[in-house]
Parts: sequence; C-alpha cells; structure tokens
Amino acid sequence: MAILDVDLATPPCHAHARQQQAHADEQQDAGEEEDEQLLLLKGVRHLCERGTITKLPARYVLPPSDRPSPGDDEQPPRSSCVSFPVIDLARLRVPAERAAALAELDAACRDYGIFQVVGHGVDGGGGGAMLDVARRFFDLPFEERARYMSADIRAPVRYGTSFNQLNDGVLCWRDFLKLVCSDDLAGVVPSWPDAPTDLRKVVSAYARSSRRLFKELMEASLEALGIRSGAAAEMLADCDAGSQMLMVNCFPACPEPDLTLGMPPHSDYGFLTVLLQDQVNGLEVRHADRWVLVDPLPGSVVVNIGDHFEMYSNGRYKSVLHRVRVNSSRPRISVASLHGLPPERVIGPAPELVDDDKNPRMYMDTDFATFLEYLTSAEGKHKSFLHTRRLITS
Ligand SMILES: O=C(O)CCC(=O)C(=O)O
Ligand SMILES: [Fe+2]
Repeated sequence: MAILDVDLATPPCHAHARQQQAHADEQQDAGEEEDEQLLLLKGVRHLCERGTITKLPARYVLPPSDRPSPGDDEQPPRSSCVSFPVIDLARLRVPAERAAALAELDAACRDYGIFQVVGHGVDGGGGGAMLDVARRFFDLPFEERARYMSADIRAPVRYGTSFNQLNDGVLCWRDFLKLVCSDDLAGVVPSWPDAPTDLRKVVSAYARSSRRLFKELMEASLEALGIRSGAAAEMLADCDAGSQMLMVNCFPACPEPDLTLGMPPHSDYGFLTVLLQDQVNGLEVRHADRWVLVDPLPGSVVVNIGDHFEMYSNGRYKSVLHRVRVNSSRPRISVASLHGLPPERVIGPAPELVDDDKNPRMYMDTDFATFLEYLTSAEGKHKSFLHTRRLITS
C-alpha cells in the first residue's frame, strides 16, 4: 500500500476478472511498496521536493517510547535549555589564566561531555561560509547530489540519508554529505563534489580550521588529564595525521516533527567532534537523565567528547549521548567534524589513568576496522559500540 501523501503512479483498474485483478492488485501493492522504499532511500529532501507532504510516511514514525516529547511547533521548547560550559580559547592561550581555564575544560569534559568554545577562530576560518555552501549543495537538483550516493559506508565521499541506512528499521529525517578529510587534504579534495563551484575551496578551509581547533583542545585536555609530556607529544603528532570526517547534515522541515527524529540517540566515534550549526536549534544531549536542548551562544562552536576519548581517559571523560529533533517550519543545516587518531591506531586507556586499585582498566583496546565491522551488523545507536568495548559494566 502506498503510505505516502505524494503521488505514486497507480495503473487503472478494470471491472471484470475480479480475482485476477485482486492478484494483480496485490502485486501492484508489493511493487508500490518496493518503489516507495526505494524512493525513501533517495533521501528526505528528494521526498519533499516531489510534492507537499502533510503526513509523515510510516517508515519514519518512531515507537512512542522513542519519540521526542512534544515541542512547540516551531522550535523545541526553550525551557529545556541548560547553559553548557563555555571554554574561552583566548584564556587558554594566556599563561597566567591557563591553569584555571584547564580546570574548567576538565570539568566540562567530565560533567557534561559537551561544551561551547568561544575565541576559537573557526568563524574566521569559514564557519559562516561553510554553512552557506552546505545549504547551496542541498539546494542542487537531486541528480547532481545523487552522483555521490553510495550504500557503501566506507566510501570517502558519500551522499546518503537517515542514520545507518543499512540497518535502520525506522528512518531518520536527515540527509547528509559525508566527506572524509585525510591529513593530505589536497589528495582527497578532487574527489569532493565540484558543485557548487566554491564547495571544495570553502570546505577545505573549514576542515583545516576545525583540525587546528581539535589539536589545540587535545593539547589542553591532555595537559588537564596529566598525560606525560612524551606520550602527549606522540598523541599530538597523531592528531596532526589523524582522521577527520565532515558530516554535512540537512534536516528539512518535517510535517509531524513529534513522531520522528533527525538523528537518533548516539555518541560520536573518535575523540572530539566540532559542531557548527545554523540559527535553527535541534541538538539535544542527555544530561542528568533528561534530554536537554543545546542553544549555543552566537558565534560559538559546540564541541563534544567522542567514544575514543572516553576509552582513552578510562571513563574520566564521557562521550555524550545526543540526538537531533526536527521542526515543522525551518530546515536546519549542521556540520559535524569528527576528529580522531589515524585509523590504524589502536585506542585504549592511557597508562597514567589506570591503576589496579582505584581506576581499573575500563575498556579493551579497539581500532577502526572493528568499528566498521560492528556498523555493518548493528544500528550503532545509543552508546552501543562503546558498550561492546567495556570491561567493567557496573
Ligand atoms: O546536527 C547536530 O546538531 C548533530 C549532528 C550529529 O550529531 C552528527 O552528525 O553526528
Ligand atoms: Fe553526533
């Protein structure tokens, strides 16, 4: 049965040969069902571009227990905002203020797993331009975007939809362009979309400034964690050559936003994620056993702890569970830059942070290949990957 409100072609019925017709109808329904599923995999923007949708297609409807609590129609309710810690990079750079700023950073990573950064220079490195070019990319005709569609989660450039398209039972109201940025940016940029014409230039400038921010925050947090200088220097060299993935997300306006999510509850792979978003809020994090809307300060970028940092810090820093809700009137663009160590690097707790008495080792070692393998057979929601790595489950 067609469950979309947009038109799907339906061949005419004939009055005679009822039984044959019933059979044909069944086949047709099955065909329509298949067409519809194929259509949904072309993404939410494509779906919306085909005609006005007034009802959420069933594939996007979450079971009641997973739905966001009803928000006001335009934006999630402001009452659920918490002001997340603000880290001022300028203070980290002033020797007399560094110790106090490091203590604040350490507390933010432990208590929230997410913070806002000001004085970061990312805007100067092209945050506004990045959001603008992202919006223009999603505005391109579908055929242009579809050139980068791939079901292969390993593809370095990939246009896709939902969260983990391979395994999602319920689809998410989100399309994305994934761009893997290796340390040799010049080597990968030619494989990125060539439209809009300024995309490669703008995105590579943004990717570089986000990587600089990642390194500066890593340097500060390694100091805050008390990592020996030799080991810290090795980690920072790995950050220079580290993995970086840009997820350029588009969340179109949604006809029934309280029934679905733009992204399901998940934590990010890697050490730190630098998140840029436009004027439209939607990110919620799990804090003190409830979902809290992130309402960032103008000009700030949001940074969150990923699974690798939780493992490396032996649980001292928490990778934050987060999700994205959508709304009925305003499309939203966000750009998440996920940073980690080189893909071949094995991640495990830092020796300085493990002792047999008070801080027993909480996680086993892991690597990127194990993660990819995990994703092909699991949805990857919640903190499920991290839990497969836990040695102590209490
Ligand atoms: O859009 C957002 O605010 C968050 C995006 C996100 O969590 C991700 O891309 O992993
Ligand atoms: Fe995320």
